[in-house]
Amino acid sequence: MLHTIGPRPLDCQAKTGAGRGKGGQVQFHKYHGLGNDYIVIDPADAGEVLSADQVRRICHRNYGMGSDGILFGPFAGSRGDFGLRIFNPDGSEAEKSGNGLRIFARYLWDMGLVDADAPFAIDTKGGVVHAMVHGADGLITVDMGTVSFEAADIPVTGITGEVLNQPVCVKGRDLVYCGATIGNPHCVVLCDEISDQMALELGSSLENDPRFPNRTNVQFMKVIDRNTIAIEIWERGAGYTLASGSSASASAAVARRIGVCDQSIIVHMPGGTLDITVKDDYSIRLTGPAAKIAMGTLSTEVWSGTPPEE
Ligand SMILES: N[C@H](CCC[C@H](N)C(=O)O)C(=O)O
Repeated sequence: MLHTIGPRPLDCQAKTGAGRGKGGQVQFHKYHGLGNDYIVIDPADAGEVLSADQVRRICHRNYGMGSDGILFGPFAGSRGDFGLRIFNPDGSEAEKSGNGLRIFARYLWDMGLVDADAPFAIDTKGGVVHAMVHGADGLITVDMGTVSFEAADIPVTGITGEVLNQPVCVKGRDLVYCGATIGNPHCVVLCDEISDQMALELGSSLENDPRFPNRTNVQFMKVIDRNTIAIEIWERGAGYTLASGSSASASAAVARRIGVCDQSIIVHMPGGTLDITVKDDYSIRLTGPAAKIAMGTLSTEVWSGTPPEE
């Protein structure tokens, strides 16, 4: 399906710079990448960086706007064209987000800050990445960086060297996993069959397993053929999500590393598919859509009242 993004929306005019200090209201723009939704908040509008409590309140599905995370940017990047900070709905900060980066690229295009078919850099906690909005079909390509399987990089404790085909027992289930990082940590469980139930039942235990000092994102991966995999996802700091770009990147890199897939891999997720290319050095290029949901003003009441249960 063509994802035509059409003419730049009229509602995306230049920022007014009305920060939270002026009337206490904050503008937001909400998008999703294959059902993995994010709220974009511009620092020029919000003033200071959001606290973990404020992130939790905004992302809460009942007491707030509801979101799988917050994209706080653009900053004047110290290493790239646009600085970006990525927050999970539990208030923790993530090094990278593949769906988040496509959404942020789309937001920058909507705001007239980048042109179609012109690559630009985004500076994240997990390193500088390069993105481009395709004018013809509205898809977005992100060069996500290079995957490492080294225990010290992920990190994973108790192992030296690459984390490949390692045993782990979770709730009495003997599993085999590979570890990977693309700036954020991933635990890719190798499965003959996958289900959302598996992610919901085992995801949190793996996310918080002590062998992952920084916690981890979790994928349950089924290899379909040498160019196709399917994953179910449990995200660090977010729980079950319908899609995850960094999870797709890590899973595809693992499939390539253990020799069961070639370089071009279609990754199926409950929310849709991403095209992943795993290069010889395990650098990753992903391409997929980003769709706009809404824009508006957050009420100041989001910042007060009874905090949502963590
Ligand atoms: N929860 C992830 C960040 C978001 C990843 C996901 N939404 C994506 O699209 O890559 C983490 O703490 O590393």
